[in-house]
Amino acid sequence: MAPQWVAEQSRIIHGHLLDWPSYRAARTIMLYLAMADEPQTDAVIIDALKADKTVCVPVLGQQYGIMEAAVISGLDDLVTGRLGLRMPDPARAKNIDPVLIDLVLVPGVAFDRGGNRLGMGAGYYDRFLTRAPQALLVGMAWSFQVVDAVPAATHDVSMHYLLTEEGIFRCGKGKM
Ligand SMILES: Nc1nc2c(c(=O)[nH]1)N(C=O)[C@@H](CNc1ccc(C(=O)N[C@@H](CCC(=O)O)C(=O)O)cc1)CN2
Ligand SMILES: Nc1ncnc2c1ncn2[C@@H]1O[C@H](COP(=O)(O)OP(=O)(O)OP(=O)(O)O)[C@@H](O)[C@H]1O
Repeated sequence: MAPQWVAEQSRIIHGHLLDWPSYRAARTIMLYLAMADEPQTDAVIIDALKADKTVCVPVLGQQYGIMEAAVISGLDDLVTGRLGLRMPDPARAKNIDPVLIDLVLVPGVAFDRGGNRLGMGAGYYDRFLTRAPQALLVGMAWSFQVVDAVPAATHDVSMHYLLTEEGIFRCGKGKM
């Protein structure tokens, strides 16, 4: 993916988010620390902190497939971890109870219009999101990652909304 395309389209996605009342109302949000080809989130993090939201990001646990959410106060709190993924500096990270999170921006390989998500295959988000039953779940991806159907199993947690450069789309069985 051309870095310039990624940067431009990520700005468009950020704009959709800022226009969205559900996002503006969310006080505690969780988002991912993007890899190069994913919609970027650094500007969202900086803006959300300025807007006095509590911002948390994934911390992969020792145990494969288990993750926690840690509150960060800025991009300076991050260090590079496994797979080149950034993560909060363990010395500064403070985990938060997932039940306190209002809205989660969820990365994925593909999503379908019903909200089913195909991830990277470790089950991190499925396990984590069952602990955040109150949160508004927003799959965040490029529009070409949204397809008619992805395979879903009973453990898969589905999204309420999809957010792409084309806008915000409400999935079938979504929350308001
Ligand atoms: N930016 C971003 N962060 C994210 C995700 C994501 O999709 N995007 N995740 C979405 O779930 C979680 C991380 N998901 C992962 C899923 C699989 C493996 C994994 O299979 N690792 C193997 C192989 C590594 C390799 O290819 O070298 C391993 O650790 O042995 C690691 C992380 C949480 N953070
Ligand atoms: N809540 C859960 N409890 C127990 N096992 C689970 C749970 N969620 C997922 N798993 C297991 O984790 C494995 C990976 O799940 P899946 O393929 O759905 O991951 P994914 O959503 O693609 O991954 P990721 O969230 O890391 O991107 C599967 O073997 C699945 O059975």
